[in-house]
Amino acid sequence: MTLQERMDGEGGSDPLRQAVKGAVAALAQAAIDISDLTCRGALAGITGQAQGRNTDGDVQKDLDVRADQIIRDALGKLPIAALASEEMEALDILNPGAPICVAFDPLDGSSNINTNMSVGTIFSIMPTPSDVNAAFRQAGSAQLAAGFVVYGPQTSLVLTLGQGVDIFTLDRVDRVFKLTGSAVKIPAEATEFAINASNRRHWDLPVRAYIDECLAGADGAGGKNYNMRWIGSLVAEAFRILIRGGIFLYPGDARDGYEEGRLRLVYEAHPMAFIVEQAGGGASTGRKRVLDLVPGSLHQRVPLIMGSIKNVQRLEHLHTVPDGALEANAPLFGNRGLFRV
Ligand SMILES: O=P(O)(O)OC[C@H]1O[C@](O)(COP(=O)(O)O)[C@@H](O)[C@@H]1O
Ligand SMILES: [Mg+2]
Ligand SMILES: [Mg+2]
Repeated sequence: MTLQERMDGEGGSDPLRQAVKGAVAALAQAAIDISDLTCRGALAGITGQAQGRNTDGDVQKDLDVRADQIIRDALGKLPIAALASEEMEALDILNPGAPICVAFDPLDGSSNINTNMSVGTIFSIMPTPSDVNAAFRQAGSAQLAAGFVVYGPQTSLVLTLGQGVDIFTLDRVDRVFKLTGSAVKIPAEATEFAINASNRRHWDLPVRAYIDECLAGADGAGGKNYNMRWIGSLVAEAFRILIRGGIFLYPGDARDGYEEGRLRLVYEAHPMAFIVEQAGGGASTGRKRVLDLVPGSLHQRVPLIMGSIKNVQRLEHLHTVPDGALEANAPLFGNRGLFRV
């Protein structure tokens, strides 16, 4: 079954539903073009070299810029009130009377482009509020649809329209996405974690305590051995979690500018949280459910902890434990620990 056939089978012929399906179809078409570019790499002029910086201060690679243009061209002619992209400073108001607004990260995992590792695209579809300027200042729970694409060995599109999660695989022969997984469910608990461990000394105590528990394995409080993965592409980590569970963390930390982590709420954390919850998992800052958050600004960052529900709940629990008790349980690594100079 193709993506189009799957969406046609969803029913709903009202203008809102039609606009959502039209936007998803256009995003899928754009993803096929971006997939072609990632596969051809240097042959298509993709070097992964920095071109400059976007308005948020992030280094912009050539594929960031081209993917952004491809998606904006694909969505530009549709009944969409406003667009927001990681690569644009402000939202772009197209047709204020249209029923939906689309936010996207055109190319996620840019640091992986020239190393031939998986990168992706993330999108979130919101209803248009009465003031279109507030399109992306709505709670994540207002999302109508969300999805992401992984440009890996296979190009996969993960989609939720609010009734479960489907996975589609790009058939390169027919140039369409075909359904390869429906009603995807994340295992409730799993023993795999993903975090950029080079930042360990900057983490706050609950995150350190959790990762120390994982590292202690069968000898620690959790009583289980864990495996670790870190790809550096949110899309690839999210896909792995959908397939076999586990937990992903990009917490806030003590580095300048990382107080709220690295990931952006509107076009990274909100759509991922919607997908993960629709697959039975959890998405939290450690203290709050991500889908309850209302963005204060378009490029706002947010700590993101997502994956198997029991793993996420364990982290949320550790955020309720007083720091003193966490330190006492971590004699080797805590602030007053043996390794502290
Ligand atoms: O290099 P770090 O700090 O580990 O950050 C990696 C994270 O940054 C991201 O690449 C951010 O996304 P962009 O590439 O879209 O800026 C995530 O995909 C990934 O999880
Ligand atoms: Mg990103
Ligand atoms: Mg990006």
